[in-house]
Amino acid sequence: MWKVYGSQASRYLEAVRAGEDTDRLECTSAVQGVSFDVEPGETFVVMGLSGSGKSTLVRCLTRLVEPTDGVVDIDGVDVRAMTRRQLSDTRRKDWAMVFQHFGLLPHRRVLQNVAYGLEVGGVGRRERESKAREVIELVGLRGVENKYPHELSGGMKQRVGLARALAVDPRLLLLDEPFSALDPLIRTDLQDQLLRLAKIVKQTSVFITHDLAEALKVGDRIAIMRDGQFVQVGTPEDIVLRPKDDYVRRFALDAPRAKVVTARTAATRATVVGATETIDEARAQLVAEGSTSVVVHGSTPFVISGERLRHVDTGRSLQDLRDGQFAVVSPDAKLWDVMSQMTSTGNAVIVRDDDGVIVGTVDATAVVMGLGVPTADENAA
Ligand SMILES: Nc1ncnc2c1ncn2[C@@H]1O[C@H](COP(=O)(O)OP(=O)(O)OP(=O)(O)O)[C@@H](O)[C@H]1O
Repeated sequence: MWKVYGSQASRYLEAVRAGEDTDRLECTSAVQGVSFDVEPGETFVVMGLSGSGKSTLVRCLTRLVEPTDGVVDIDGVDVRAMTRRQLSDTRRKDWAMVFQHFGLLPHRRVLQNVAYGLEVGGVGRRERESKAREVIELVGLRGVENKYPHELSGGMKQRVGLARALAVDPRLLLLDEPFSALDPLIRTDLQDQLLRLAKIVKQTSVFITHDLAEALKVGDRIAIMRDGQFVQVGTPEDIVLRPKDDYVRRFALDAPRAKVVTARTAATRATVVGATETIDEARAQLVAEGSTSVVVHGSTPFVISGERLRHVDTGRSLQDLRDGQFAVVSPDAKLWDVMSQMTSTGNAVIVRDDDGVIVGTVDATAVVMGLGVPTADENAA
């Protein structure tokens, strides 16, 4: 997609395509050949500094700004081919937008603000108020249904904005810096709320922000935008661990790695044995696989280090070697949560997926590596 502002926009685009000089044309090229897909249920974040073109890009999706060129396909419908009528119907029923400055109707109470989209869509009073109450509950606003916007704090106003958007069960939710005007604590609170909602509602969203920490927290995938182009598109881990160039690397340096890196990435492969196997069998398997520890599988799995296994008396059973508690986490758990489990058990953590497959273990060394903390050798160098 392209969006060029200025009366000579088409000329500008032709010149770009012909490889000609564009200096003499008075245009601003806000979005330059950006292309991306958003999966159903995904939160896709567009992150960039002021002026990078994120607002223009997102407005082009619903034609609040008309793209200069390109294709927008939402749910298999060619948005650029829609008539004005189809566009306004779809904007009302299928797409919702949350802005930084709330945009609430000042003379309507919270309940009526939240029900507004349904009212415009012709939904009867009883039905729309019942739906509005449901969403108000969902965003944690029960009790303020009858208040007016001026009686609410900024954080509450934005919850109302979110509730109003969600009330229409939008197929696509667009959020343009929704939390940027809020205090840090309230902002964190609303990010948590959004994450919780995203899980419950499985909402497909495009979220704009200039804050990488926010992008890493709420995004399933993130596009880093600069000068109207995507520099990199990837998961939070891709951005932090595999930045594509120095621009992304500079942002990623300050990223809270413990809240981004997953147990799946940090895990060390372990040899998995059944609880009925003998110590000799477990040892042989450990050596054959070249791992450093063994996970004894079962309803309460546990870890034995390779070092210990090598030195124990073969006459004992594997069960005798259980030493303490072992937490089990999902591969998607962040190191932050893994560390908290390690602290409470004092042991390595077992990483097991939803199908019961052991992915590996995370011990203190794996955490340090995952956090990218330089080793003593690296420090000395
Ligand atoms: N209506 C307009 N007419 C002309 N130029 C515009 C218009 N809107 C935006 N621009 C320009 O397009 C470029 C991208 O602006 P845009 O607002 O999309 O960026 P942004 O990343 O959303 O920035 P911000 O976070 O400050 O809103 C900027 O150079 C801006 O000055």
